[in-house]
Amino acid sequence: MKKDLKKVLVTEKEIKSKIKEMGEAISQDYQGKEILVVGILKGSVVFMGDLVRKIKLPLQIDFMEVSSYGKSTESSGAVRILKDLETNIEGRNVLIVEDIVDTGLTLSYLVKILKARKPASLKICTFLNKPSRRKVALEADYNGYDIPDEFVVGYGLDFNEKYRNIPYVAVLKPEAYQKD
Ligand SMILES: O=P(O)(O)OC[C@H]1O[C@H](OP(=O)(O)OP(=O)(O)O)[C@H](O)[C@@H]1O
Ligand code: HPA
Ligand SMILES: [Mg+2]
Repeated sequence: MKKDLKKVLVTEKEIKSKIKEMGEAISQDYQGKEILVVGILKGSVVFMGDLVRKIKLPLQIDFMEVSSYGKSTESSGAVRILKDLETNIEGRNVLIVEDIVDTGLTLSYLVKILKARKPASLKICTFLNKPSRRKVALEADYNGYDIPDEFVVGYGLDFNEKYRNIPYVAVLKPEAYQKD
């Protein structure tokens, strides 16, 4: 394990079996339908790449980018759209894919914006969830793992743009973000 990391929370093996399970649940629930998978950049890309290959449905992908954390481990609370969708989602079955729901501020903002565009359905799929940190009520329809209130990195998740390529999820040592 890298020196900046305190402990591993979700191993590569656990990730693999969870993604298979989540892909199967989604394929089952949307049987006979087509979906638009919307990844929220950048954290979701690793999870989304693995997940779409386990979904046995006709699907398209698109991305949005919003940002609230920047260089901090605390949400600024102000969510900004940095990149919008290229797809018109009216009448589409939209599945938002996130790496983590923490305070819930990012997703509650996104859900509000996307609902106004009148999709046929709108669901949320997240790999990680920190229920103890919620500032707004928000529950994902598909949820990989509930984790404690610790800042995690890896499997797409960053601190200050680093650690996204670690193939497992780990807790960052506080020294690592205090020095940055
Ligand atoms: O529930 P919340 O408290 O809003 O936190 C969750 C959001 O924060 C992170 O994104 P970030 O702004 O760090 O962008 P990134 O995906 O590019 O790292 C993460 O990827 C989620 O999108
Ligand atoms: O624990 C986290 N790690 C990385 N990015 C995040 N964005 C919200 N919570 C986290
Ligand atoms: Mg981030």
